[in-house]
Amino acid sequence: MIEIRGLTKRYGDRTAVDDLTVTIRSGRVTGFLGPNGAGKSTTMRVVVGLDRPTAGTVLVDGRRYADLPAPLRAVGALLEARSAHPGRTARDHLRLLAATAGLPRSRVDAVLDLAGLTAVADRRVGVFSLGMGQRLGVATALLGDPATVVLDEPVNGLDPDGVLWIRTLTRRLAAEGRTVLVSSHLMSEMAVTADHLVVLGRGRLVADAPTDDVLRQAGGSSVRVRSPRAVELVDLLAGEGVVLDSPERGLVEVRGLPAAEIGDRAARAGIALHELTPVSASLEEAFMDLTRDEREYRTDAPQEVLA
Ligand SMILES: Nc1ncnc2c1ncn2[C@@H]1O[C@H](COP(=O)(O)OP(=O)(O)OP(=O)(O)O)[C@@H](O)[C@H]1O
Repeated sequence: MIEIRGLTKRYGDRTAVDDLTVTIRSGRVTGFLGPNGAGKSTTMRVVVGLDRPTAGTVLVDGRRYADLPAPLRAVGALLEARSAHPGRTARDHLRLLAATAGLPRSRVDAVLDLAGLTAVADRRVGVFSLGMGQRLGVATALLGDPATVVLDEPVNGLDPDGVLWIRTLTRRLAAEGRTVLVSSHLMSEMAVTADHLVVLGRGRLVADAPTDDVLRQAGGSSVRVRSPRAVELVDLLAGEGVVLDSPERGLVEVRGLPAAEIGDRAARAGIALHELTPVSASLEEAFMDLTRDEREYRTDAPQEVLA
């Protein structure tokens, strides 16, 4: 379990993490989401003792990282900045780390195998592809057979096979009762991998809930309606709690009314419908909705509501 209490991290006058309190529980995969610059990497660095909090505390299984008797056995991490010496082979890199941490050599073969790197274990890391480097990073994180695993963007640079490998691996680690915290920019991937989501926006907690709840709540579901009389339809459906959007001519997206109600009202008004489709929010949409006001960099133009 990772307990983050009132964590604030400032770099000069920039607040990367702002009074964050959240608990990452064991036995499930927690997806760590947030727009660029939200503070995910900073939080993860503090968890593994690479950065010191400006204020607040982070405990891993009840202890601060600095007080853990065998840190590599307690917490394994893949962080963006970590890299192996390019002139060393993957096996040598892992052996050196194992020796330094007092871990048995058998762990090296175990994690090479786990990461699918056995065949390339004696190649120099400098010639590794981005994906192989990521796999080596994950192997390194798991070297100490840690109870807590922190992976910052592990699918970055991985091909579909690698993405599936990370999904299966993180789910298995959680099923073994470990604490698994995984950050990603791929919302669709998190929707199928994570049981629980922690979402940050500008260093602050935006959501801490089961993935299913986040999907259900944020953005909610909408109904896609096509009609040759879309303009009249908008007038007909407008009202309190109803949000209408028309991304293209003849198409209306309706939030706040069920499909049956829309169909009934249209029928009563004699307006023909060519499509009436309930759409559940994707995690991508849920995420955009949650972090709409919290993004550091925005590229979205304001959407026009059909007049
Ligand atoms: N060493 C540092 N010195 C100064 N500012 C930093 C440092 N590390 C992070 N920051 C700033 O802190 C904020 C949070 O950064 P962080 O990398 O934690 O976000 P993130 O959510 O991991 O983003 P991304 O998804 O882009 O990796 C950003 O505004 C970043 O510029």
